[in-house]
Amino acid sequence: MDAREMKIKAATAALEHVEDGMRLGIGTGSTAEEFVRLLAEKVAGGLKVQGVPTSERTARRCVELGVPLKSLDELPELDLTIDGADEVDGNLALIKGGGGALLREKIVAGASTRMIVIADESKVVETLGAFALPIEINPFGSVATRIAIEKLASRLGLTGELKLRRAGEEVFTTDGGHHIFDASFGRIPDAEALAGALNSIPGVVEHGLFIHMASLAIIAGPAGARTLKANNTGANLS
Ligand SMILES: O=C(CO)[C@H](O)[C@H](O)COP(=O)(O)O
Repeated sequence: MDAREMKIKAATAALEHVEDGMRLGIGTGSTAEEFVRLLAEKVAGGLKVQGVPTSERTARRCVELGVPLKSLDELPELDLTIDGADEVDGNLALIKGGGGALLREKIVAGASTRMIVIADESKVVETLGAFALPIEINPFGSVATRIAIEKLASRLGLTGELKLRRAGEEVFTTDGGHHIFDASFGRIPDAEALAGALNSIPGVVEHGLFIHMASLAIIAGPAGARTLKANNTGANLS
């Protein structure tokens, strides 16, 4: 099974959690896009859902494929969000934001009763941090914000490069008009402490640590899909 087939496998399994009439948060990224494609087929077949997209990119894809959308202001309480991740650990703590949509992803997931993560085996780690942590910042005072992050990380025993994300020649700008530092801290032994500390820096808009947000991960590998629940419990799906 190649990488795309694994994404499709995870997205297909996630679709089984979608019920008629649901208010759905719809994630961002290549795995989430497979989910959107499959969801659109179900919608064409009569399934009634209302989706809230986590990015302009996902919104465009949903419109192209005919998935009905609402804004989060129109639909502020959601039943389920389905989204990808850059890393997943055994307690379902996540690193997200590789696609630059972490702020809206976190707001939408936070407005949802449940969040299901869809990913392939390569995203499962024992300790978060091999993937550089996206930190969304306000462009105003970004040098001061960088220094504050570095000082704070060092107090937590973390060091590493903070790379300002670029899109070709330009600085990458999020849907909310912010910039992103990708922080290569390496292994993050206490993600909860780092998350809380980053939230205390005024120039930090949001960070890609999603802790206690996902209730289930559907992980696809060459042999099929399995579920992962907090504390390493789960089951093989096929
Ligand atoms: O957090 C995200 C976007 O901000 C994505 O969910 C994450 O980057 C995974 O993407 P992909 O499914 O393409 O590997």
